[in-house]
Amino acid sequence: KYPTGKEHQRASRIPSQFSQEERVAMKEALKGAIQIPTVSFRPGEFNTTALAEFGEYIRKAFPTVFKTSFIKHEVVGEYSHLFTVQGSDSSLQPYMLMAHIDVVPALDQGWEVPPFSGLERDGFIHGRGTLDNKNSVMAILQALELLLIRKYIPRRSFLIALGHDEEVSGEYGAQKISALLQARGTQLAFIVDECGFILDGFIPNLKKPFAMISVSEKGSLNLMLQVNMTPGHSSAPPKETSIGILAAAVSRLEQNPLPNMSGNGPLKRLLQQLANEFSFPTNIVLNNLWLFWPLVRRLMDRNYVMNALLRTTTAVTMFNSGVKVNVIPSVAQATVNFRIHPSQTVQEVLELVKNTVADDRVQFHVLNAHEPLPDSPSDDQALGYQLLLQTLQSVFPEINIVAPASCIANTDSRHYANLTTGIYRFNPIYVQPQDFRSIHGLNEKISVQAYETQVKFIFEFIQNADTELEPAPHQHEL
Ligand SMILES: CCCCCCCCCCCCCCCCCC(=O)N[C@@H](Cc1ccccc1)C(=O)O
Ligand SMILES: [Zn+2]
Ligand SMILES: [Zn+2]
Repeated sequence: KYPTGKEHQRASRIPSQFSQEERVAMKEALKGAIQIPTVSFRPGEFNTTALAEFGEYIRKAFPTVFKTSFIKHEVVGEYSHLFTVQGSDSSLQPYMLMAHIDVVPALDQGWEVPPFSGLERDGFIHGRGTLDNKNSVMAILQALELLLIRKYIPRRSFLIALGHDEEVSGEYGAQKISALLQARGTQLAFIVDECGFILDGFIPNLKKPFAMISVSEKGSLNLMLQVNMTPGHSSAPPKETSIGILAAAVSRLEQNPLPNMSGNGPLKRLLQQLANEFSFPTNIVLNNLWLFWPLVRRLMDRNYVMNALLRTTTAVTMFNSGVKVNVIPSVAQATVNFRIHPSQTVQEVLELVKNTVADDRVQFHVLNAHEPLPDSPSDDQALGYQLLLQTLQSVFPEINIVAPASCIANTDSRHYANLTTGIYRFNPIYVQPQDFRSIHGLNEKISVQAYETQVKFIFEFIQNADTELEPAPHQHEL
């Protein structure tokens, strides 16, 4: 029989302490996961052998999860996994933890150790997926396994959704899981996914790390620009070619970024909050943003990560034209990927872009687009946000600044927007700028200690979700 009531839950709180044997087993399990090259290439095109192997792997690594009677496991879209952990109190709305199994490709060149070796060196586990996002896949299942071994019975039901094609838009994984849950009429209290970290060293001269929880996510517009001209012999070229016209259009887009939308947004509030953490003269500048805001905005524009938080970004990602050295090409095409700031819409961006290009010879074709995700609540009543604050406070007592922000990329969680209004994107890991560059880049790695702490965080979080919320007094909510 299930225990019920908060008194019981408090009494049965399980400390997040793991034996030496468990700690070795958990890092070895992560290494094994990294060694399976679950690469996504294009929508619908992924390493299916590796994805199938991964499915077998988690069954072996987490036997208790798979044999527990109150946990239902389903494979969705052939390689994605959905776990439903039935809690003892059906009056509590369930929540969902998310992560993705797939990774972006990685060639050996440029890596200190082969990207799919999962080698441990100097206290770090190296490889593709160690930060994005097999760490979360494994940490969620690992925390649950350890809780189950300790006979923990959750009070609030929760789901675990592990997509297999997040890196190529989630069409066959997250979208299918979402459709399944919608068909079942599931409504969720909140979701926790990737795209937020404890940021260390991202703001020049600021020594203090802070947690960034993404409460929204940028929209996206993939726009193909095309110029058609009459083809001909290169020995007598026209004054302008399709390539030249298109190159000029693309250059105008790069030279004229979309407007800075910071206004009185969260980044400005964060800087005001942090003002006294800086030494002179930055402290004076940040304490007087009414005067210095234009200067600060210009400085932030120059930082590529901050720039991405402040505006809709413009990235020319593909450019194709020409077939032969002596043929004037008839067609030139360029694809531009815009990441839309939460206070703009697809339509607004499209109009601004057309005005900037201002050339009737350039045609615009929307390849695909979606609007930014709305802000999830981050007030006192927002259960998911408050649980993250509470868990941060106990696992990272040194962190006393938590900033709600928007995710500059996209995550699988956007496919679940009609199941909940509370989508929080946060991984409890310290990240420095060089770690950030390793995500989709070279030498991605996680320290063994950071991974253990991530497991501990989830272990605590699941238990916090079963207890009455307590306020987190020493944290500044921005
Ligand atoms: C005040 C200082 C601020 C410093 C800000 C630092 C920001 C750090 C945020 C960390 C972001 C980490 C990103 C992880 C999630 C990336 C997910 C991703 O790459 N998704 C793909 C999904 C996709 C979508 C559509 C087609 C294909 C793939 C993406 O491209 O967005
Ligand atoms: Zn990811
Ligand atoms: Zn990624």
